[in-house]
Amino acid sequence: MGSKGQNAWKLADHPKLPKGKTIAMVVLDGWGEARPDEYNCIHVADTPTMDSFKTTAPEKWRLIKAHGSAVGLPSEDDMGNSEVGHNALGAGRIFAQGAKLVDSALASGKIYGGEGFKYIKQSFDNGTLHLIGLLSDGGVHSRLDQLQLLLKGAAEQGAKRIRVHFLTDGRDVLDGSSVGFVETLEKDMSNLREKGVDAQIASGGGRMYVTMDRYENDWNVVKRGWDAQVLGEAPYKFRSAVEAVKKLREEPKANDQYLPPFVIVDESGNPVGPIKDGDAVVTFNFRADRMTMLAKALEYADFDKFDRVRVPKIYYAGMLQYDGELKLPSQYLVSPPEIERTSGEYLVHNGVRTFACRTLGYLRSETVKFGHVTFFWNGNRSGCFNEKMEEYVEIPSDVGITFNVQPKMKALEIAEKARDAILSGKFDQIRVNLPNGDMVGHTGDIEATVVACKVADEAVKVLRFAVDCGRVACVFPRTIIDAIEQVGGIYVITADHGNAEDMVKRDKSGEPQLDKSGKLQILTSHTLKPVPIAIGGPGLKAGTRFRNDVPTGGLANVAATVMNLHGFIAPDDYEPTLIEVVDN
Ligand SMILES: O=C(O)[C@@H](CO)OP(=O)(O)O
Ligand SMILES: [Mn+2]
Ligand SMILES: [Mn+2]
Repeated sequence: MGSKGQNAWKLADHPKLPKGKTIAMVVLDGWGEARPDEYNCIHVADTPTMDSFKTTAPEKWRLIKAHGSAVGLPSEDDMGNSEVGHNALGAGRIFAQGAKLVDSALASGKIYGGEGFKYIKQSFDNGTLHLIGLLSDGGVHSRLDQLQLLLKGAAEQGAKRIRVHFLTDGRDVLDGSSVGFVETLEKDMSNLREKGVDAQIASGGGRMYVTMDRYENDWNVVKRGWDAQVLGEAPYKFRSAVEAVKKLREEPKANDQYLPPFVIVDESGNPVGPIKDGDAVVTFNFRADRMTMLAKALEYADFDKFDRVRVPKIYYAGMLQYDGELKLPSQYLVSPPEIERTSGEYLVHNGVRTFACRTLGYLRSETVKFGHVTFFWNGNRSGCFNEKMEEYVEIPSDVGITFNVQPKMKALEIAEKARDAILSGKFDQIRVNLPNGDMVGHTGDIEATVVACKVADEAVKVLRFAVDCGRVACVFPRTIIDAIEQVGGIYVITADHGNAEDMVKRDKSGEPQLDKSGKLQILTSHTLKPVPIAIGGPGLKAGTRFRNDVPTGGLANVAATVMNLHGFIAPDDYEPTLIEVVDN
């Protein structure tokens, strides 16, 4: 596209909608629509703002799909997630996502003929193949069946010594399910051993405490993993991985997400699988955000985020390339989806013309979600398209806590920064992600999630507060919509996938499911539910409303919608807009 020059980026004018409106694009993370019962935290919480969209302007509120094929996932049983959700929101089209691409590369066997596999194969004669990743069938970051196929395939391709370093999940799947997954993996290892492959589990730990941090929030998480996986050092040592997970889960408050790191040792107490010179490493997650930090530690010669102590010379490949801009990692088994010509890039190109010298796109969230509205939004691309046009600002998240103890997170700080950006007049699009419903929903703490939903709603809402500034009481706009009202702008409020609207596992008829001991099964994961989208604000031209001829609309339809609201028609291959303008 770039080679075709500037004209190729030019968007046609919308026949009815004007340019120059300030647009607040708000993504409520993990905010779906589900039946209103006591396990629906959004329903239980006081959420007057989000409720009012639905009740007061039904023609400007609707539901859109956020899971399965609507976001490029292999099946309708695949829940949505932030990566695929924000990809679709930003790209305006549905791309076959990592999960699907890995499925087909494994099914066709093409994965074994690719450059990445040839690269790691160099270790097979004299070295060990290490596989590091999330062990579950959640399908958000990785899938157990893909790991199983890869193990089998690698052995058939000549790998003689294999070590698996796993992270337990409990976030995309039920807490406690780790034991079953580790038992399955143990069985696979033993099958491989019967075939003459020296295969063992070498280390483990909970995904949120070991390895799978993101957006450089807390490097200690990656270091704990490095120590166990590479150096073979961890506070806990076990002879078997099943025993490790069972034992560590006995600790009060222990859960799969936060298990401490451990290594598996042999009869003399030596770790069975530290990573050494000449070995190969594959990080088998297909999703990028929580593997990028480890990828940097494994690949970068001048890495300085923590002391690696020993840096083995390895053949490293990612399941996918995690960052197209950084080309990280340089070797990978499956090519990632090529998410190009995203709406952000189009808007930057068109903004030069219309709003020269102005800044387009002010994007923010706190660290744990920062990359969602930048990296994922822009098609898994780090950095801006045009530094003069975009400003990406980040509020540091609290580190080292689970968010049920701090359900407010930084929502109000995010909202206030967004407000300031709106009022500054320097930006045309202000994009924010409010993480509360999702991050607190993942803790499985229902009470805290109710608070989280209330706070997210507050961060959006019109709330004026008066300050006595001398003789007159000044009224300052407090939050996002209030600021939009003040500047005559437009708001688009939506979500990337469900989470907080359903906190229990349900049977086919939708009733909460109990486990064998009669206990409610808490759902920490995302859901298959649709999400709301609402548009409004004084800048929205009269007669603008949702069309009713796009009943199957999903997140990918939002980009064309927002382009319209900026006064443009989306490119032909974008999913259709959700809105129409009717003459009154
Ligand atoms: O925390 C994460 O990594 C995922 C769940 O695995 O959530 P989200 O897609 O909302 O980022
Ligand atoms: Mn999300
Ligand atoms: Mn989530």
